[in-house]
Amino acid sequence: ASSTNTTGTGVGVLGDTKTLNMTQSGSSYYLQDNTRAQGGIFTYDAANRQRLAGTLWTSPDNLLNSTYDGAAVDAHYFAGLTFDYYKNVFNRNSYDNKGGALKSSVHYGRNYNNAFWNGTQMVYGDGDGTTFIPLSGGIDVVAHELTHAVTETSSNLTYQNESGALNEAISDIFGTLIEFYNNKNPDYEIGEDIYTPKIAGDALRSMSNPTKYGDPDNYANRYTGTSDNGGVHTNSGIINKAAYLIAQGGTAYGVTVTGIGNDKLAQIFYRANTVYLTASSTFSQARAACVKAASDLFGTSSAEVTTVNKAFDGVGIK
Ligand SMILES: O=C(O)[C@H](CCc1ccccc1)CC1(C(=O)N[C@@H](Cc2c[nH]c3ccccc23)C(=O)O)CCCC1
Ligand SMILES: [Ca+2]
Ligand SMILES: [Ca+2]
Ligand SMILES: [Ca+2]
Ligand SMILES: [Zn+2]
Repeated sequence: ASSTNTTGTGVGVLGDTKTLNMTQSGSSYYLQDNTRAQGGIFTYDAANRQRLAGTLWTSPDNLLNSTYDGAAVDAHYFAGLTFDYYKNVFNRNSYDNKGGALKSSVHYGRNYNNAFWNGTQMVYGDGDGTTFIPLSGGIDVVAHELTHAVTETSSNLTYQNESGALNEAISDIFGTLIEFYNNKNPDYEIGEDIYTPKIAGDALRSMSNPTKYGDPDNYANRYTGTSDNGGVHTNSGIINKAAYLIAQGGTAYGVTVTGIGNDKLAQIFYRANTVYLTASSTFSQARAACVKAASDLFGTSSAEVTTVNKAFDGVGIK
């Protein structure tokens, strides 16, 4: 039987209702969105195993409102929204700018307290219900994972030490920018919607104040050990803080920065990631890349270039 594009309704991890692009074939409905990337957007059920991708999400109807459905609803919806952001803001056609298929698997493993991009697809655990609830419920998490794919097909920053922390920060930055694009309780924290359901007001990381969760906000305080690929999720705080200062302004270590807003932050970091950064870029080279990008976009003696220089001064990166 031929399959036709249709829409469905789903209830997400946090109980919110959203419209889904699906396909229907015979008496089954699938989480396959043919309306965006030429390659399609697909969501799979890993059925609490660690074998990927699992089974394409199949339903006897187009109403996904069970608790088990929630993780798939959000993975599918937020992947589509992230596609829309990159297409509408940067005219980027999927993660690879070639309309490549976007695949996500949910219910990965048992009580799996994490999520990841494995070079081919996005993968989301359910969490154990204490540390995490299903991680695809966080738009900043989904956009973070998809941005790893964008970075891999752009600068391809090596996932260790300073280039790895840059890779991480770019995912946190665009995870946050896409959370603002969705405009539902946007903030500069990471993972707040799916982290510690019993504790309000906390998050995995903070871009506005990385030290709140023990991450550095200055190069002088960077982690130089070997865990977590040389602290990629820790030293990202230094770049995250610079990005926050660029967008919102503030004073850091005696340096006062005038904010230029999220849209210009987005333009600067996207151009840096797609034009100037390379796999081995260091923090210092990232400053130069952002200054060059800002100069290209706004002029060498623009207020935007001054803001970029001041922000990197504020986090101690020369
Ligand atoms: O994409 C990433 O950078 C993270 C991918 C981590 C991973 C890598 C390779 C194999 C498995 C898992 C996943 C996220 C992350 O930042 N993870 C951190 C924090 C974290 C989540 N769950 C944890 C459990 C234990 C320790 C740390 C964590 C990490 O893995 O460090 C990104 C947004 C939220 C989850
Ligand atoms: Ca939020
Ligand atoms: Ca957030
Ligand atoms: Ca919490
Ligand atoms: Zn990451």
